[in-house]
Amino acid sequence: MSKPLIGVLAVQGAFIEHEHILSALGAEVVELRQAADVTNDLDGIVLPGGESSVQGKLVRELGMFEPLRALINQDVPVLATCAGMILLASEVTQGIGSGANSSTGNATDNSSFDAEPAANDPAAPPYFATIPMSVKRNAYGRQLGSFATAGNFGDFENVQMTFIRGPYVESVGDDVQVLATVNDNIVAVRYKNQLAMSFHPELNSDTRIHEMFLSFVN
Ligand SMILES: NC(=O)CC[C@H](N)C(=O)O
Repeated sequence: MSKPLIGVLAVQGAFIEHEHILSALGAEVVELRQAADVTNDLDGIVLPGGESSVQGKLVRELGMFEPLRALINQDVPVLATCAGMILLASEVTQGIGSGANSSTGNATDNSSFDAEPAANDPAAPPYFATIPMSVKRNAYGRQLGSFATAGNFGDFENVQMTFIRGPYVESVGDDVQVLATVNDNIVAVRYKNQLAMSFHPELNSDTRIHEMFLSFVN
């Protein structure tokens, strides 16, 4: 079988780390930077972490929004991490530390992982809205937003989970499978062809989640 071709959205955020893991696992990787990169040849799509409102805006401006949504709706497998999970949610709410009145915090400089969508911005959430779920951005606040833990992810035990100003899932619709929770909050789901999580599996050496994603790819 030829190598699966995985398109990694590469407009902003932590995309390189996904590319390294997928290449090491035997996939061919193409960076999605413009509309022409989004083709029917893609066997899978990765939506990386970063800043969801910047990504959402760029994806529209670069003409990738409709073709990407079409592929997702055609059941092309998707791996979405953190900001990527926000892009897939049918509803997005703002958590602690979001918004004009929020505290700015100073614990870490994770500015590329956090910004506020402008009111009435046509690029504001929801974005692809291909998973029926409500996701809360910056759900852990700015000061406590970055932490690491370990837990179960579906059948996988002891999965390292690195959170960087991550969201969590407040509620899920029918047929959305919950794969992981941390402190009773949902942090990973599967819905049909889409795997989405609040944390960053690409920042740890454990490749089980990427292997699971590749197992969805024909
Ligand atoms: N690590 C991340 O991807 C952070 C997500 C970011 N805080 C957002 O709301 O888009």
